[in-house]
Amino acid sequence: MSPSQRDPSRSTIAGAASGYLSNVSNFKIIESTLREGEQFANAFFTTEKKIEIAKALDDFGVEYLELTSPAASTQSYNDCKAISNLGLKAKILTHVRCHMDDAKLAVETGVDGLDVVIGTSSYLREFSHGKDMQYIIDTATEVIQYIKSKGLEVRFSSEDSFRSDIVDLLNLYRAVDKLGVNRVGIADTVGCASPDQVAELVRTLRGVVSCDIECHFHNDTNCAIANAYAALQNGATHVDTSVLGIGERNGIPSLGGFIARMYAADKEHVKSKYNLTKLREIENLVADAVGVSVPFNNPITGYCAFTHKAGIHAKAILNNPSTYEILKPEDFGMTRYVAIGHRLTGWNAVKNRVEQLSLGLSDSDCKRITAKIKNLADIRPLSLDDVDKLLRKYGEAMVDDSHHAILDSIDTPDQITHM
Ligand SMILES: CC(=O)SCCNC(=O)CCNC(=O)[C@H](O)C(C)(C)COP(=O)(O)OP(=O)(O)OC[C@H]1O[C@@H](n2cnc3c(N)ncnc32)[C@H](O)[C@@H]1OP(=O)(O)O
Ligand SMILES: O=C(O)CCC(=O)C(=O)O
Ligand SMILES: [Zn+2]
Repeated sequence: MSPSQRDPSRSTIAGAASGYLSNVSNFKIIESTLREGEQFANAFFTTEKKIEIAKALDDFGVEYLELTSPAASTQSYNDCKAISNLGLKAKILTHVRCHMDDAKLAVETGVDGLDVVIGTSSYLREFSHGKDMQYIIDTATEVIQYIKSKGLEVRFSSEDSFRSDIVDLLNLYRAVDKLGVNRVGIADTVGCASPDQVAELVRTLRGVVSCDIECHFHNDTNCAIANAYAALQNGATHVDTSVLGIGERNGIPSLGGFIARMYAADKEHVKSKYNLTKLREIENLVADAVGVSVPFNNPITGYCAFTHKAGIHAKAILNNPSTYEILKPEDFGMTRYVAIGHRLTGWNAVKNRVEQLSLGLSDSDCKRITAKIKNLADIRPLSLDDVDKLLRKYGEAMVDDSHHAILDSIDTPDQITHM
């Protein structure tokens, strides 16, 4: 069998099968733009904007939408009601403190489920709510039983899980699992965890509870998506995201970045569940609503996410995009671009442009023009328009054999611009 007939991913680290605990091909998204995202410094969502975002995320296909606690304000309460009444395919959750008053208010709004949370680290037990572990277990029991009695889905989560005592934590999860919660949650509230620590905690937890496991990771040290992936590989089932990663401080896994990660792991699974071409629209909607730009290096939708520049890359990409692309731009409604007006360009990329323009130049002509582009681009990069002008002039000048003279007469990029 020739190398080209072989499956190129076989026998590679990237192509290796995942472990027996892995849910990389079986996970659900809890989209928290309308909860964690509202905690982003710039965020203020009107009811209409929340509805627009909720509908867009529903169209995209996320399994859950998490909303701000109805205890936060009158409008938050009314918005929970309004979004619960939209009849979306996604299940609607609201996020509440481990307190009967909050749980009762939330149940009134018609949501499908409650995400209950309470801090378990010594920092939060001492400086936030001031309660000990026994009090937490007792209140959790009361709140969970109440929510279940109303027939709603319930998740119980420990805030700041990674700085909590592991014995306390597992006792608490064991107790709430016995009460029949749908999910337990672990939260890296301060963004301190690394993927190996996440793997260890989730694996341990997987051995202790029989319910699903949700995870929530903050991005203070830029590990949020890697941590979410490590959690799924080790038995977690649900991941919290927000559009563009907006949230408290610098937020949580971005929906788009997380989707990119999961697509790289199991493209067909991700394509079958989510309407990927909607991603750009949703990101623009949220960016606009909170007054930020989509970052230049955003996965998938960043302006250069599918731009190839260096000559070595450009040649291979033009032969087969898989050489330097793990994500197919067309799956996301995006397009690939090969930049050529710079000093890192190569003759293969220039030849490709010559062919696109049907100029019929030889390889040696392309090499000569490439050398000129490099000289000129040492002064400043050339726009595609300028490169095209140069190529066309050269092609036209071949008629009277003045093409070499034309190249020799150009010493600066400005001369082309003003041609
Ligand atoms: C890590 C996270 O992102 S968790 C989610 C964060 N989300 C929010 O905070 C939602 C928006 N918050 C709010 O609107 C308000 O903070 C409210 C309505 C929840 C509470 O407001 P207030 O009653 O004015 O209290 P305040 O915000 O000053 O302090 C928090 C209170 O909640 C208590 N508390 C904090 N966490 C929890 C918890 N998980 N479970 C139960 N009680 C808690 C604190 O002890 C404190 O109570 P206290 O007033 O008796 O001291
Ligand atoms: O409810 C949760 O699991 C997470 C709450 C939260 O936003 C956090 O801990 O950062
Ligand atoms: Zn958070």
